Amino acid sequence: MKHLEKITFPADLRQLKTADLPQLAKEIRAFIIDIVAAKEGHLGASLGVVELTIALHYVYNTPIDKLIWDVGHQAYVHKILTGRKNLFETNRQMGGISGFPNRSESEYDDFGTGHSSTSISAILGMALASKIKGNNERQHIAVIGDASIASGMAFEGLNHAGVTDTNVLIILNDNAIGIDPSVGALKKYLTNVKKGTAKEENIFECLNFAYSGPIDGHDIPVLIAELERLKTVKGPKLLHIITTKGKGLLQAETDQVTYHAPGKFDKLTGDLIPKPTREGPPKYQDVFGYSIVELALNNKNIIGITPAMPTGSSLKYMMEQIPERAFDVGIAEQHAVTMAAGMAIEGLVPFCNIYSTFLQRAYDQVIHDVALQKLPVIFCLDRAGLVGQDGATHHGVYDIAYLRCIPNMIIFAPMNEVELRNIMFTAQLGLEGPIAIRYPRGRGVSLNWQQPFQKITIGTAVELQKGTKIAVLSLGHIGNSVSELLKDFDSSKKIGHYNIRFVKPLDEKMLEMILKEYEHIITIEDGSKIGGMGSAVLEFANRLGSNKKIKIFGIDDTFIEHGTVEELQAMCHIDVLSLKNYINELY
Ligand SMILES: Cc1ncc(C[n+]2csc(CCOP(=O)(O)OP(=O)(O)O)c2C)c(N)n1
Ligand SMILES: CC(=O)[C@@H](O)[C@H](O)COP(=O)(O)O
Ligand SMILES: [Mg+2]
Repeated sequence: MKHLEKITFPADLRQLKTADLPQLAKEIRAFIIDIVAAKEGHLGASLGVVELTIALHYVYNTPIDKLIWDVGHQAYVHKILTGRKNLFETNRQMGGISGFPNRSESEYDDFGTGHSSTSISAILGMALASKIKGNNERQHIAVIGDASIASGMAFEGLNHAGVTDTNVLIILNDNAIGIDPSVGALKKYLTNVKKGTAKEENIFECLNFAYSGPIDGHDIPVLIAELERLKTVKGPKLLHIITTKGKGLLQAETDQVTYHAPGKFDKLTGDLIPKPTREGPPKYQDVFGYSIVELALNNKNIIGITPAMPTGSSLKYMMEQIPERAFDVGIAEQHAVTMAAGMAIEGLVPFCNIYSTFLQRAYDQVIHDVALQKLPVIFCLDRAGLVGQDGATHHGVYDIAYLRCIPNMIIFAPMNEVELRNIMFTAQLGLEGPIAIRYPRGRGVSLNWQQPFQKITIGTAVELQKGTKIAVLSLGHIGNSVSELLKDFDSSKKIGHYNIRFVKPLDEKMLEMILKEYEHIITIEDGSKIGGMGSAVLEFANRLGSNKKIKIFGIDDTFIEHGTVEELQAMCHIDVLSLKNYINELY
């Protein structure tokens, strides 16, 4: 690490000779591989931009010049070169640095990212601000991937930037893959550009950008020369670079999907380190993936839709088996929702699988295109609740609050795999409006999950244990921890446990009984307290004129950073211990 050890900030990097930079690139790759192999995180994207990041900080006067990393999962090199080399081993851990650029972490992180396709709008905002303030010297750069630039929001930014005379440089980092292979007509176009077979007019030139490339994004001298040239070109510019995701680690280059975020691996061989084998329950994702195939084989109207997450959501099983009815639409959550609306109008049964956090981007489409028109779109909200190391940008903790206020919307959270399957079965039988089914990242609880489908009556909760004094009302998977905890309490049957499962419509009959019969009511959920299930229960109790004390366990009015799910649950006091302590006070 003869060069890297001398670098703390970009000013140190700028002391190196250009000829030393390829060696520095090697050292940075080894450094990232060494740490990510043990600590986990996003790998392939950062390995692909080592040379680009070095060149950018070498040529530009960061942090005076502004630099935004779209999505931000590829910013590890940037972090290492901007004062966080010694903190890098804390990446994504509780109390450690974030896996994404974060303005509160460094003056070099010009914009917080995590959700894709925001970089062009953000950098344009900064470039326009420079103009308005009369600063004509500052440079403004956004780096965006080939999958992220295909999103609607990126196009909105390009469309505007093209008619400004701002000093913006968009670097299109084209590695021909997102998490899964990139899709769509733009991907085909970019492939043609690289092969030299594209139609004569260049799409970016047509949008009024000075286009250059494609150039080799791993050739540092070429990159530096082009960036130096572009510094002198006025107006909006787009530089198209070609890189290899996972560059420098054979397995990561070969199996780019797995090595996007591979978990632990052997830093020398690159081989994945298998998780300790434990015959365990399946992941909710796989239950979704297998069940939609099972249902779709019987119901020819079923469609599967994912915006760019076929592997993460397990919709890939349907894409493999029934490709004509399963669509990866790219990073296009808004389009996914409205396309599902169109299909529902035609009598199809669309299952639109979107991570809870990413559905935030399609909020208006959920209201205006789906709910207002009472269309039976089935939203499967994956990664609901606290997701762990991805942190504040990715926790799926707002969905209940933002969906509950929408008329016509049914909201369901399965407590286990069987409930997930049964609600999917129920939903495809036909509903009069949309339903959102929210479930967490990771494993469920049932080994015997592949049971025959059974219809669930909409708006019914389940009494899991009858009690006399304290009622615990849980929503979704967290209810399993409650069940476990209640085994610790004596058999006097003071505590009742209810699986609420439908946040909307609530099981009012059951709630009325609970409010009447119990002295204390506790609600627990892995979502925001404001507007969540507990709130719904409080509102109902108020309508009923009940004066029972209702204690809400949920996530406070603050953003939750990164850590393991267990650490974060404890921090948010929605863990077993916090609940136990509270029950002990009442007992
Ligand atoms: C709005 C949104 N949808 C989905 C994702 C999940 N996601 C993270 S990275 C990624 C692929 C990005 O691909 P690309 O822009 O080509 O960058 P690369 O990983 O190839 O560097 C996706 C779909 C996200 N972060 N934000
Ligand atoms: C950067 C990004 O948004 C994705 O890579 C995300 O981290 C995937 O999350 P899962 O690992 O839960 O699929
Ligand atoms: Mg890409």
